[in-house]
Amino acid sequence: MRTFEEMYNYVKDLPPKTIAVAQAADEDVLEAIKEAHERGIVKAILVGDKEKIERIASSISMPLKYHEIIDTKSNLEACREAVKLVSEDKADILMKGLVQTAEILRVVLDKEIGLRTGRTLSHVAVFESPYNRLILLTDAAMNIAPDLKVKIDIILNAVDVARQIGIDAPRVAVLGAVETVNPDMQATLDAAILSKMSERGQIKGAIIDGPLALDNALSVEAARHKGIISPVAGNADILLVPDIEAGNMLYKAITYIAERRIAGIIMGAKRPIVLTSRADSSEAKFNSIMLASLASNV
Ligand SMILES: CCCC(=O)SCCNC(=O)CCNC(=O)[C@H](O)C(C)(C)COP(=O)(O)OP(=O)(O)OC[C@H]1O[C@@H](n2cnc3c(N)ncnc32)[C@H](O)[C@@H]1OP(=O)(O)O
Repeated sequence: MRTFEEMYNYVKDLPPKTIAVAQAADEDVLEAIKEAHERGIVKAILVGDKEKIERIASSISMPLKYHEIIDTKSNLEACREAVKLVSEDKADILMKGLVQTAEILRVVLDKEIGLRTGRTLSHVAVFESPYNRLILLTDAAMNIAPDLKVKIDIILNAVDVARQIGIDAPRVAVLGAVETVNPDMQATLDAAILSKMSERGQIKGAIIDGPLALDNALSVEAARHKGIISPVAGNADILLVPDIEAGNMLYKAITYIAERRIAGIIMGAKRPIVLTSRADSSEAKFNSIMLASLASNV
């Protein structure tokens, strides 16, 4: 797939999913749900402040008769009710509404009602690139400072998503500030180990190489200019960032500077979780719902 339009052409033929939205009282969230419902992708259980949900829905001419509303009095209660709907198999997808990321993720990780599976949970973003293909970015939102073991899990979650968008053997660029190993830069040491593990078949399903700087990960020209011989350089499908700061800034640069379309979900939980920034557009939220619908196949 090269674009979100192409993703829609695939997702529209999947059976519609039920999505539980934690604090749905937000215009962009409801716009995204409205569009996803009109296009046959989901029906929703809207958890949150009922009065506000009804007021916003009316202001955007969104019929609520197709969806269920569960009234809650606080964001925490909304997160708990929405997560419970997914853990009790009453919903196929969880969506973060107008709540903080850490707040919903803490409930997702709750041992009693949460969505743990024993796997590492991580964020996978997908964006339209100027290279005529969808590219994945991970982890911009959940794991703060992943160590080597967690980075392997983060790669594997992204590989699952890559397969769903038609990339069977994704090329993973382990990003750093430079493309040579510098013992003072932990990101480059981890990148070298991940590359060797990939080369020796210890991590399967992807071709991993690094350290690569962002320019030579994505641009064949930049890689050639720097004389980098690599199976990934210039053609990366997945960008693995060293930590949440790098990932989050890259995610926001993609949307606010490059103005590219983007989607984001959490993988590794019992079900996919739509997780965008509260400030992301309704289009980004809609694209994320599509991506979560696709990722439900994993
Ligand atoms: C990209 C657009 C969207 C955004 O901009 S999002 C904004 C930036 N993101 C954030 O602010 C969230 C960053 N992450 C966090 O705040 C925290 O890591 C998070 C997710 C809230 C968890 O923190 P805490 O509640 O302090 O958890 P903790 O580290 O003490 O661990 C508690 C238990 O949970 C487990 N856990 C934590 N992260 C996990 C993971 N990724 N996968 C699987 N399990 C995980 C952890 O092992 C621990 O388990 P146990 O209780 O020891 O059994």
